[in-house]
Amino acid sequence: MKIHPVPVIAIDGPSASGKGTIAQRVANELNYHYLDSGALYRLVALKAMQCHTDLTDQTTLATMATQLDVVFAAGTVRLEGTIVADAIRTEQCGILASKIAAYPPVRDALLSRQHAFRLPPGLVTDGRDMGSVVFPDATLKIFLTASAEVRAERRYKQLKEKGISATIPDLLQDIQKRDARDRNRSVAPLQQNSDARILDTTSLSVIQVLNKVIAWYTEVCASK
Ligand SMILES: Nc1ncnc2c1ncn2[C@@H]1O[C@H](COP(=O)(O)OP(=O)(O)OP(=O)(O)O)[C@@H](O)[C@H]1O
Ligand SMILES: Nc1ccn([C@H]2C[C@H](O)[C@@H](COP(=O)(O)O)O2)c(=O)n1
Repeated sequence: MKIHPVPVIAIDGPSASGKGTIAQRVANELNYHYLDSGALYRLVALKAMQCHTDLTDQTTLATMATQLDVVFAAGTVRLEGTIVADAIRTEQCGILASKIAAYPPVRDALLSRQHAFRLPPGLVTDGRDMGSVVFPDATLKIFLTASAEVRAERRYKQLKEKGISATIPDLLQDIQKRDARDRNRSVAPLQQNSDARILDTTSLSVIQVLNKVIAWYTEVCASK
């Protein structure tokens, strides 16, 4: 098999496990590019909501995904020129993204967009199928997880800091429903693959998780 010259660190895991926070920090540390693949599904969901699209129409949603006018730059994301960084972060958008992510044509439509982020000197990416489907040859694959209860608490604090009201029981229910949908779909389900290292962050701080990922990557690179 031809070895791709650009290394990838793939971090997959359930909702609110800290994937985005850790992937971004690792990318900064290594000066690598960063891809938040969930944002792409959220952008399709947002566009579909804006256009009142029939959410069961897989063909239209896939066309939307192909034609999406998106720019990730300067720490923000623009859809058709408008900053939508906060709009795509709502629970409603996350739930809808999880629903449309179960459609194979939508996933296929987003594949080449994700591959385009693999640029020198390297890529750190997070999602549900980064190591299993999108970058199966990733240098390091991590399955990042935490208990659903701790994830709901982290999400609660995150929303509170943004001035968004929510309750922990409601968030826990949303997380459990989203986990079930993302794990049980027929295409590219969220799963712990045997070639991924499992990192349970339930009782770890962000810094402890970051250090562990960097240590693993250093170890993998040294063994090559
Ligand atoms: N190890 C940790 N300890 C404490 N808080 C954490 C830890 N990791 C992440 N967090 C916090 O948890 C919240 C959720 O993290 P983040 O948004 O990175 O999760 P995610 O897995 O990317 O979520 P989603 O899949 O829904 O996008 C953030 O406020 C983040 O700062
Ligand atoms: N690689 C990916 C990334 C995301 N999704 C889906 C499933 C998630 O529930 C939803 C939102 O993602 P998040 O921003 O919470 O990481 O998008 C997926 O199926 N595959």
